[in-house]
Amino acid sequence: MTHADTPALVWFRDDLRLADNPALTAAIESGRPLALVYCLDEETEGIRPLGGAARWWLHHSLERLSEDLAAKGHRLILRRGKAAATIERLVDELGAGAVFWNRRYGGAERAVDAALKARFKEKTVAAESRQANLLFEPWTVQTKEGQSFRVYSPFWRACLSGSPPRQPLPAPETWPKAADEVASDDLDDWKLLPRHPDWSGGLRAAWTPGEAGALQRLDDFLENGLRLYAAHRDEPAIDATSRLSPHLRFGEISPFQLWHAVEAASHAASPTPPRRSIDKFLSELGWREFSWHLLFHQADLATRNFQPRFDAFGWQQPVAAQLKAWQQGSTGFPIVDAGMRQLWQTGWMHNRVRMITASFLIKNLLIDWRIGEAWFWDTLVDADAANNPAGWQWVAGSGADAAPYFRIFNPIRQGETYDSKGDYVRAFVPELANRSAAEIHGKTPSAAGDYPAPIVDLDASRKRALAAFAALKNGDHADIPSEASSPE
Ligand SMILES: Cc1cc2nc3c(=O)[nH]c(=O)nc-3n(C[C@H](O)[C@H](O)[C@H](O)COP(=O)(O)OP(=O)(O)OC[C@H]3O[C@@H](n4cnc5c(N)ncnc54)[C@H](O)[C@@H]3O)c2cc1C
Repeated sequence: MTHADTPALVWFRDDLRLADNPALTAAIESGRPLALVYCLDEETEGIRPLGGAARWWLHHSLERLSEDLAAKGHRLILRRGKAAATIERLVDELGAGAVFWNRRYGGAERAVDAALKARFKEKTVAAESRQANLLFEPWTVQTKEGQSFRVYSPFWRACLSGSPPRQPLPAPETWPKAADEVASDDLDDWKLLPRHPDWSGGLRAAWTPGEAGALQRLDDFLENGLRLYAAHRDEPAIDATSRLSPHLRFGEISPFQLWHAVEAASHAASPTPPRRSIDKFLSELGWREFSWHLLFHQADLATRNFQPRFDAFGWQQPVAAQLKAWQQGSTGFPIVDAGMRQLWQTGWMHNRVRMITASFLIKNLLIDWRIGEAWFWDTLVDADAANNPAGWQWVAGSGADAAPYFRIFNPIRQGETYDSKGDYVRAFVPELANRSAAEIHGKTPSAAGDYPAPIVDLDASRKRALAAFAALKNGDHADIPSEASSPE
């Protein structure tokens, strides 16, 4: 066997797809026998272990990817352990001469990849990486002064000022022979699915993980959602957003595919979606790019305030009953409760409601944003290492280009404005299913039947938050009352 006949190993990570997978395409084009691996790394320091909902998603996504590869005559090797050692060992076992992967952008992940590249260089194993999961790699977007961006609008303008994102690659049509078989873990042994109890019924009903599910959802969105996007994307009762976030999170579809599919829709059959819907959607993909830009430049975004002055903020020790009421959706504020129950049942929450529920925790309960971020991390199927902390820090005001501290969402007014008919609340809060919109979003939320009374007084908690944030601004943390009084 010559060196060129040794296997090529493709290491799948957050790119569980065959189409627009440059690492896979490059490995196939190398003409070598092919081996394919996914490594579950819950041990490398700094790589954040997945939360429960994301583990559920990963199990099903790997199942689908294995089936798709089997249909091409290939097997997905599953290995578990510290990625650097595990992948190196596998390369040795296979006698692989080349390794291909798509780039990752988290700090610990990049350190693993860089160390492996160096190691393979010593061993004269070719290691090649490709751009696949971000449209604009963080180091390619800089201010005029050569710095990273801290504000979204100029960041996105800078992205758009260059060449448009490349066209997506098709799924490979011709496949080389498979490398000799090596051992693989059994997916079930990873125990990614919840068992005792199995809480995943709502997730199963709501989602189809995998590349085919992602493409189906994109088609649905192009047909039904995109034309409504600009006008209705803030209304949680209307299906106007793509719900592609978990598919993007696991790389079952790429941002390049989305970009070009949405652009192509502007030339498509009638009714053509309005241009402002297309631009708005692309700009939301831009927020994803921005979050990853931030994470690339601050790897500990999930634990450290982007603005250091927030380190001195006087968060309250959470009152256990209040935190639990928030998590379970029993705060007595219908839009907050609907959102938290949507999250628990389906593993997903509408963006507008993510902002409302996060603001409620941070500002009305004065609970540290990191506690809310961790809850979302565990319960979201799209829990994303960049978008989640960036979203939480945005709401807290501690983030880059964040909401000003004095912006405190009023959950009653938010409900009236964005769920004016009450349909969203009725869908997730059965206790209010027979109430009119006026009763649901009335000034005094209804504490009737089984539905709980409000856990805080909105005015008092708002004043307390304003005092706390103003104290931070003035560098004075002395006079923050310890508890917002709640009406009895
Ligand atoms: C507190 C908080 C936490 C969040 N946590 C996450 C998270 O863990 N994972 C996650 O993917 N998004 C997160 N977001 C962003 C946003 O809420 C979701 O991306 C969006 O709701 C997903 O629904 P969609 O796919 O229908 O979005 P669409 O409106 O259809 O947007 C398309 C894609 O653009 C990206 N996107 C849209 N809005 C944003 C945004 N505000 N910031 C960054 N990217 C965006 C997503 O990848 C999304 O799938 C969070 C936002 C907040 C306020």
